[in-house]
Amino acid sequence: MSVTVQGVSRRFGPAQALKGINLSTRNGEFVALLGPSGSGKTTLLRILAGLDYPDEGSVQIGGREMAQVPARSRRIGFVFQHYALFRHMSVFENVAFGLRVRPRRERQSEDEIGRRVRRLLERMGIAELEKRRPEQISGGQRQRVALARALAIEPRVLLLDEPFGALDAAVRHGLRRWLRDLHTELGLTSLFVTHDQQEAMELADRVAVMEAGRIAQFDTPDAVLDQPADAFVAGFLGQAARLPATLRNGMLEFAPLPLPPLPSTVLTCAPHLAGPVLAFVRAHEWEVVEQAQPNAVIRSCRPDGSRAHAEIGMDGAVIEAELPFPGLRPGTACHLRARTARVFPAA
Ligand SMILES: Nc1ncnc2c1ncn2[C@@H]1O[C@H](COP(=O)(O)OP(=O)(O)OP(=O)(O)O)[C@@H](O)[C@H]1O
Repeated sequence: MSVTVQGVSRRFGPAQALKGINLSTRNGEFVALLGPSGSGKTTLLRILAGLDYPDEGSVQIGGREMAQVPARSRRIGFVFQHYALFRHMSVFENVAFGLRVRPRRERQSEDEIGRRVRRLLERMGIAELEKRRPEQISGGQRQRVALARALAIEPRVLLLDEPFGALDAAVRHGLRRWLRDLHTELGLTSLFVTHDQQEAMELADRVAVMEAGRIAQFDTPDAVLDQPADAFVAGFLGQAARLPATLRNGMLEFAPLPLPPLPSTVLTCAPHLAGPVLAFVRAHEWEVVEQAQPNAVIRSCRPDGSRAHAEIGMDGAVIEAELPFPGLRPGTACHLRARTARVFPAA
């Protein structure tokens, strides 16, 4: 099912949580909502689920206006990090819950409910946990139960709010892939909130980058990284250094930092731009050149396969660089330069 959000705004007292959001997903798409704390991700998800309402604007699911449709009739499954399982119920009862609270005309017999719950638990790889209570299973297993509960109603759209936020990295990684496969297999349209850039880039077909109640950019993972729409996206994603600079006579000058200037032909920027600007250089866009006048000092260098993550000090600033060789010693003077930069108007 497609999800379309048009001009949605939501205010909580003085806080404008959403400012005229427009977002249109395709059927079967996996969309990540990525943004800093307080940017409105959860509010948008709650409005889609029917747990909250917009002050202005509309939400359509599968082309149908949702304003008058209550949460339980929207056929939306949701898994929220804090939407805990019912502690007094077994795994089986937790998953069956959504089916038992359905509107009467859609409700199934106990036999049918039993069959469906067991099928789901098997699909989730947790059939043997059926009789346990939430406190008797691991965090990863609990999230699988939460997902099974969300999927029991055969949702058209799945909403996930930091579903793996509380889990350790290894479990999180495994569940991520599993969720992606499940999404494809069930032909769902899914929207998930995450703080984790890598998670968004790995899972999503498209990423909506949110800032202060607006969507700064909605595009594929490659596009938001390589062609950021504005200075916020450029600085938020992909470990970019944010440097004040000046565009003058076809060159980008980094003063006060002693970095060599770059010709504008190697830059990504709007053609009319000139004067004071903000330049963003991603970690892998730096290079260290031997046999040149030193302008920086290696502060630390951590090998990672054939590459190295280095912290490089320059006039009190620290630049994170991903370099192709691991053999740099802390304290070594070096000549650092950017190969390219993304340039935006200074705020
Ligand atoms: N029920 C509420 N009452 C008052 N303010 C709220 C309420 N819900 C959200 N807000 C405010 O709206 C803004 C957006 O909150 P929201 O939870 O949607 O952000 P978020 O991007 O999901 O943040 P996080 O990543 O920290 O969960 C914040 O300023 C928040 O304080």
